[in-house]
Amino acid sequence: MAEECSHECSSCGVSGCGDRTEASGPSSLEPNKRSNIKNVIGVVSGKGGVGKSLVTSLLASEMQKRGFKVAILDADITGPSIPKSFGVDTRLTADADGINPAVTASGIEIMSVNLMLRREDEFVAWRGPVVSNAIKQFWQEVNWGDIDYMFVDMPPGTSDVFLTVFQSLPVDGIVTVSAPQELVAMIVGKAVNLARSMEVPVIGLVENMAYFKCDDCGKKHFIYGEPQGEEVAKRYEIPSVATLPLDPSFARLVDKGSVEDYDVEGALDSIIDQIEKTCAA
Ligand SMILES: Nc1ncnc2c1ncn2[C@@H]1O[C@H](COP(=O)(O)OP(=O)(O)OP(=O)(O)O)[C@@H](O)[C@H]1O
Repeated sequence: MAEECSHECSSCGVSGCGDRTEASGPSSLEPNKRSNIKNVIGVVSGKGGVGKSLVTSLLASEMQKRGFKVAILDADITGPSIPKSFGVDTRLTADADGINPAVTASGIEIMSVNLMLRREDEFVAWRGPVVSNAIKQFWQEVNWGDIDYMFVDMPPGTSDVFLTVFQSLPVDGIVTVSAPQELVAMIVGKAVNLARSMEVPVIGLVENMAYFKCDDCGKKHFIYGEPQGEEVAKRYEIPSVATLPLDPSFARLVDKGSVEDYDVEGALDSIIDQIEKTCAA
């Protein structure tokens, strides 16, 4: 039994609980009647602070630039940063069918707990089952409309929220994000193995903050050592890899709420191509 059992099996993400009174296992929830979401991609990291939310924002922006209808479901309930990155602070509206998502300057639809708080610095200290339920509500009770690609910004690590998302949403694949360091293989490996245990394909690996590019001479400096992404991707048979630089302009754009303006200079093309390929299969 879960350590903090609330006996609310319908909202609990803990799998394999002997006390469960409802059927468990992968069973995608239906979105609301105003939603037609074709593909769902989870963005995960085995560790916090590696740039998962930034990568989610950039992948969504790049996909949007390819002409697709894109949405972000911010499942990082206790550390939501998606609305701020896009400069969205609209108060949500609702109608008889459900909640209307917020929309960014370029037209990406977003749903995040931060859009429901009175102040952006208000904290959310919810237990796992409540967090899981909020994510299910974001899926089921939001009027998403027609969406080609929904990106789900997952909380860091491999918590029960992972299980909720994989068991409740029809996830077509995940992109995993890491930062360069010795533990990268182990950390990526945990996320990859968990996804595979849920039969969710791993589409790509983004090694964030891989290098610093000199403003004057353009030379790449691998300040944390040589990137290990290629090697790790080979080991775990991840089909696409990308590196992003350590770039102070990210912080400036995120603070300004203009993350959509960042030009990744094609750095994420291989991952975006692979997402399209996997979802078309
Ligand atoms: N490549 C980068 N260059 C410079 N700053 C970066 C880069 N990637 C992320 N950052 C900054 O690092 C901080 C953490 O990034 P982000 O919130 O995307 O990480 P996260 O993995 O989603 O964190 P959490 O684990 O809290 O969910 C942010 O301030 C972000 O602007």
